[in-house]
Amino acid sequence: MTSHSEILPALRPVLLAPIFINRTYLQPYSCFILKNPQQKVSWLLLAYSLRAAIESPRWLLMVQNIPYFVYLRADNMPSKASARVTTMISLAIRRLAAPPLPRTIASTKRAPRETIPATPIKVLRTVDAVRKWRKPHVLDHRIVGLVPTMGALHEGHLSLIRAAARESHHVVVSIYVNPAQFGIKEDLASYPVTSLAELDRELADDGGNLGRISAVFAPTTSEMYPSGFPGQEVDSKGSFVVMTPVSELLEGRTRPTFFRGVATVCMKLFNIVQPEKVYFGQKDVQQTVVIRNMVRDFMLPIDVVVGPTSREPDGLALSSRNVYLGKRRRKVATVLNRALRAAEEQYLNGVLDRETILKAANSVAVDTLNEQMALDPHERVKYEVDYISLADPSTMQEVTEVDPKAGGILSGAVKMLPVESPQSGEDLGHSGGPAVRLIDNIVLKPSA
Ligand SMILES: Nc1ncnc2c1ncn2[C@@H]1O[C@H](COP(=O)(O)OP(=O)(O)OP(=O)(O)O)[C@@H](O)[C@H]1O
Ligand SMILES: CC(C)(CO)[C@@H](O)C(=O)[O-]
Ligand code: BAL
Repeated sequence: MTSHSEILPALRPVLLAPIFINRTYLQPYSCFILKNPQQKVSWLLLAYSLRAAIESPRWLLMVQNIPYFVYLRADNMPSKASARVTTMISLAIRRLAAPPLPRTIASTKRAPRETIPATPIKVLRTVDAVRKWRKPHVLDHRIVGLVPTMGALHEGHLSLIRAAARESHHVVVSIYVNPAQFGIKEDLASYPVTSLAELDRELADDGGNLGRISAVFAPTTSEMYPSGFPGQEVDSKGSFVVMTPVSELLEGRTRPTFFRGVATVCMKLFNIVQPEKVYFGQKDVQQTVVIRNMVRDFMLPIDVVVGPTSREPDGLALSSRNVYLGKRRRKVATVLNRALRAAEEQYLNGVLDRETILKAANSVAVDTLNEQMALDPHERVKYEVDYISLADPSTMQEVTEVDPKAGGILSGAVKMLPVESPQSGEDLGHSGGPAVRLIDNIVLKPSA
């Protein structure tokens, strides 16, 4: 055992050593663990202490109360602790791969910061706070991944955050319910917001990740619209990013200001956070096309990553809107996915012609509605099909035949109407079960 004053100067170079020896960065037998034998601190706590210490620009100050460091082989550890400890150390080592922060930044006094309860995730509420947080990571060549959300987190969002954590040193999750993308009569007020603490713990324990959620950006509307919120009407005046013709198609027909709102707020988020990578879900396929076009046409130095659609076991695409369905409508809500899958089956069987492919989807939608209409009003569910589309994957324009080299996108939207004759005590879903508009899509992969 050695006193901390002797070992501290040596700790950083020694921890850096495995990075140069092995590009996987993880050499379990090279792990250093802090140990305080007098206080019998747990292995996990010790690993957390080490990680917190070396992640901090002021790590020397943070470890000053720990009296001893002991060098241990990881295979000497109790097996249960070993995996988690090794993971944490490996993350710490990866972070050391970048050059140390310049002295001026390292010695900057920090103001007390808001965090997500029980996590180290910072909550940043202003553009200025994000810029201050971002600056050292630019100098430090750290990859920042942004996951824009509206906060009602479900497994779909979590899968995007996981993907971001694999590829980015710092994940920023933005939580902003953007009023500009909701029409005046849409369901903005009832958007729920949930916590990230559990996911943070999971990411911390997974050695496959490059980073974790470093910050949540949760701005106010006055912060996002410094000249004042321009309004939600089609002819509202203000600074907008307009992506035509893609934003006029499909979803844009029913929601004429939707993609203008999405593109505008995403441009703002990209400019504020300056991510290297941004993560969007396949569930909102037209949104991904709008974002890809925007990045390309405005020369934004950003990689757009699209994560697959997360689904319930019966195929229903996860959506924050599903909580409004209630039990009766939830069962029938799979109709859209079933219809799209029937159409996909045609394509997988070699059919390329639009009429035949879409006929399969429309039959499922019509047959299901007929079955429902045969039931009593207190049992049945009614819905309206807004559209079922077969489109080109890069433009979302309808196609008369799938080009097997390009593939296609089957997409649709259905409006689940409020239930008739609700029974006493019936689960109608949140907010009394308003009409719920659901969307879904399937990618027809190129086959030639
Ligand atoms: N089921 C899903 N699978 C993968 N990604 C998803 C899924 N649902 C949403 N996302 C993605 O999460 C990001 C944030 O979406 P958002 O916060 O609007 O959630 P949402 O569930 O799509 O809400 P809603 O369905 O009410 O529009 C978007 O990129 C969206 O495409
Ligand atoms: C991308 C987004 C967060 C922009 O407000 C929103 O459209 C969404 O949640 O998909
Ligand atoms: N997931 C897209 C957000 C919206 O429907 O407004």
